[in-house]
Amino acid sequence: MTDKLSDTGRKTMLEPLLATGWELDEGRDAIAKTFVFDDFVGAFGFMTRAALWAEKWDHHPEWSNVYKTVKVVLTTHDVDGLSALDVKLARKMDQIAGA
Ligand SMILES: C[C@H](O)[C@H](O)[C@H]1CNC2=NC(N)=NC(=O)C2=N1
Repeated sequence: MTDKLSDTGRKTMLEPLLATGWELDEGRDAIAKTFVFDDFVGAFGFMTRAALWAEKWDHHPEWSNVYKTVKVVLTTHDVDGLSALDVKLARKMDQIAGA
């Protein structure tokens, strides 16, 4: 079972993500980021690669795509807030987008 992030976890794990463009939605206890690629193939390629990790980890993003833009919201529905799984998927998405 995944636990909600503790105060310490928020400091150590969330702060580096906020520095890479993720934003905290405190009302929902979620993090969000907008990724902009060169074109639709870049955006959809990112989604395809991220989807495989999401499925492997059984942790799925809320996201939308318009042309070359992908808007992502991560939160853990099972705990009604942020968990380490959101951090893990956010890091992976940053890695994929930067590759
Ligand atoms: C049964 C299944 O393991 C759960 O419903 C998983 C699936 N994917 C999930 N994704 C997200 N973002 N949060 C969850 O709590 C979650 N739970």
